Amino acid sequence: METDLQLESTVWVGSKIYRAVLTGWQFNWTELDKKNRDKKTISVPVAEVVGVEEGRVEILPQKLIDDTDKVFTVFYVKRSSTGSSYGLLWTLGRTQFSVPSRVLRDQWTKHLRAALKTHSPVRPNRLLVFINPYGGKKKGRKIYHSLVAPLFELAGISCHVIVTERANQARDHLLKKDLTGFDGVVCVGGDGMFSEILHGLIGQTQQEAGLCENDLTVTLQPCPRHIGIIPAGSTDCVCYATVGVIDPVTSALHIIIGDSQPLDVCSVHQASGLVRYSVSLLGYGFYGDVLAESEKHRWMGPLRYDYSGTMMYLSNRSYAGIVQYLPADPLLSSPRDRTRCLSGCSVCSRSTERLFPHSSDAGSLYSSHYNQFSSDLEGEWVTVEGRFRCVSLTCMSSSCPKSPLGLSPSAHLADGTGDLILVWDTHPLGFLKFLYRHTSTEDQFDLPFVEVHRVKAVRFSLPPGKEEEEYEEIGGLSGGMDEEERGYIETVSRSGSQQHLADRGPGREMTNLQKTGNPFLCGLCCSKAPAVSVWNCDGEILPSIEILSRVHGQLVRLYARGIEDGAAVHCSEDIERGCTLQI
Ligand SMILES: CCCCCCCCCCCCC/C=C/[C@@H](O)[C@H](CO)NC(=O)CCCCCCCCCCCCCCC
Ligand SMILES: Nc1ncnc2c1ncn2[C@@H]1O[C@H](COP(=O)(O)OP(=O)(O)OP(=O)(O)O)[C@@H](O)[C@H]1O
Ligand SMILES: [Ca+2]
Repeated sequence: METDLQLESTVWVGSKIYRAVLTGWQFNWTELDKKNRDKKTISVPVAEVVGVEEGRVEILPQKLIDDTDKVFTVFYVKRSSTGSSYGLLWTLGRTQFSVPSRVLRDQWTKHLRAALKTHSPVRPNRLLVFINPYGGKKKGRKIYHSLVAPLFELAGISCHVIVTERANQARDHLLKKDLTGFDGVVCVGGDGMFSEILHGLIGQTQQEAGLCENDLTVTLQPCPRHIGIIPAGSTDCVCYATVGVIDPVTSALHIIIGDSQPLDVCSVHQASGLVRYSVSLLGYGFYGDVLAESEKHRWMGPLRYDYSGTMMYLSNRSYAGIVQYLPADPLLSSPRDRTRCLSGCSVCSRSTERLFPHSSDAGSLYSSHYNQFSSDLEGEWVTVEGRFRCVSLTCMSSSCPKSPLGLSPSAHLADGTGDLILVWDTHPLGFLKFLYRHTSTEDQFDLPFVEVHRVKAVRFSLPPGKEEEEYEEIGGLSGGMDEEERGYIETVSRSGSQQHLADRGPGREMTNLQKTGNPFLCGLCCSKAPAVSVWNCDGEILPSIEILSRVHGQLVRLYARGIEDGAAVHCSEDIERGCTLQI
């Protein structure tokens, strides 16, 4: 039987006989027994077919073609559970079909390719690829050329590949060069490389739209080009939180089939204008200190975060601050509702309608007219003041291998809000409990010194006088100094000497600061700690402390679909069937 997008015939897979059917959006083949009765059906959505080739074809590790003229090979997405992470691993499924004639083989390849074109209009044809050769374990080039490029070639995607030679090259390229003809931009690297692409694409889109990024009140234009992430970094938090696994082949397959996951982005401003954008972590206090400390130990590789985390934990810091936030509508969702943002999330879908009320579909989001000035900053601000272990804002769960459910397990990727986590100063064991709960399913917000709020914007400022201080006295792990020692403890003006005053006393032992020049280590040996921390903005230290951050709902789109919940799937069956998940 043959119509425009439908075809049905007998086929052989190996020595077994099947009835293969293409019904526009689904391709399936059913094993027949000797009496022509149906046995098992394998079903693949056309949207998840990667490519169709004449003959017997192998792709990975390298392409091998045996052009048998009555055979065609179909490549498609196949799923398996990872065991360790929440999401599902995708691999390239491959089935070789034999048919009675070459004419029928040609009909099958023609129809399958036509179905692919009709049902997958969102697939990329041309991509701009940036490889950071120094990211993570420095395997970016190898990962791309051995695992990803052959898949793109199979899918007929043409790529312009740039191996970067310096930091910010990818960002600058996107800001300066004409991107016409490219459907998306792919980064091969870690969160830092993703951040470059994010800044380049957002900046380029606002330039083209004539919008001023420095103006906090402006509604930014969503980026028309998708971002693909091939994970090859030390921390691949954005990939993990949007795909559920860190696996280059899985990510390449999401790119090929043109999956689309909108993502909220925070813009971070200081008085003079935009500082940076953030998606995963805007953190003051502990996470800022960990990052600042880790920069000095880059040679340790990814382990530097564990080392610095331990050092900063032992330093026992807390910081004074004033946090103001604009709560999101509590009727829409809550950071304590114990739900998770999974593939096809209904909270995010409803947000699309709320954020883009005049668009009937995602494609028209970019051509619709916006109110240039947003009403998102209107509402009742709440103010809290005190000492905090950390103040963190995240637009998404920020799940990562260190914390499989993330900083805020019920946060949403694309709901136009962020979660503000306030950890008040507390006993060291309490803070350890808070940190430790990130590694399990125990609720890290169910602690008396922790608050979480779903917000649209956050402002952070220092209490009057604090902006003048660099160091202050702490009780901490090294408390209990006598009066004589206290005499040496003063605060130092930010504009004054960087030297720790306790180091100036006569006949005093060398402190860690003197030995290492590192003010962060002082908390281990004496009662001095910096009065202020720094902001960690997706792995970059911000130049300012007093900031205002605002969430821009669905500002960018990734080639991803959110986390497919392995627990909701009968995996063995799905591995065989390679079918879409019903969550
Ligand atoms: C007791 C075990 C506690 C484990 C606690 C794990 C919490 C992990 C939360 C990770 C959140 C990552 C958010 C994503 C941030 C990225 O945009 C950014 C750029 O890649 N990464 C970092 O800034 C890198 C930030 C890395 C932060 C790592 C913190 C490690 C803490 C270790 C504390 C050990 C205490 C031991 C006491 C004896
Ligand atoms: N050719 C290059 N040389 C040096 N730095 C580069 C180059 N290309 C990109 N970078 C920078 O390297 C930084 C880290 O890259 P990436 O995120 O890919 O790896 P990573 O190992 O996960 O990073 P991090 O160590 O910061 O977690 C990025 O901020 C990026 O700007
Ligand atoms: Ca969000």
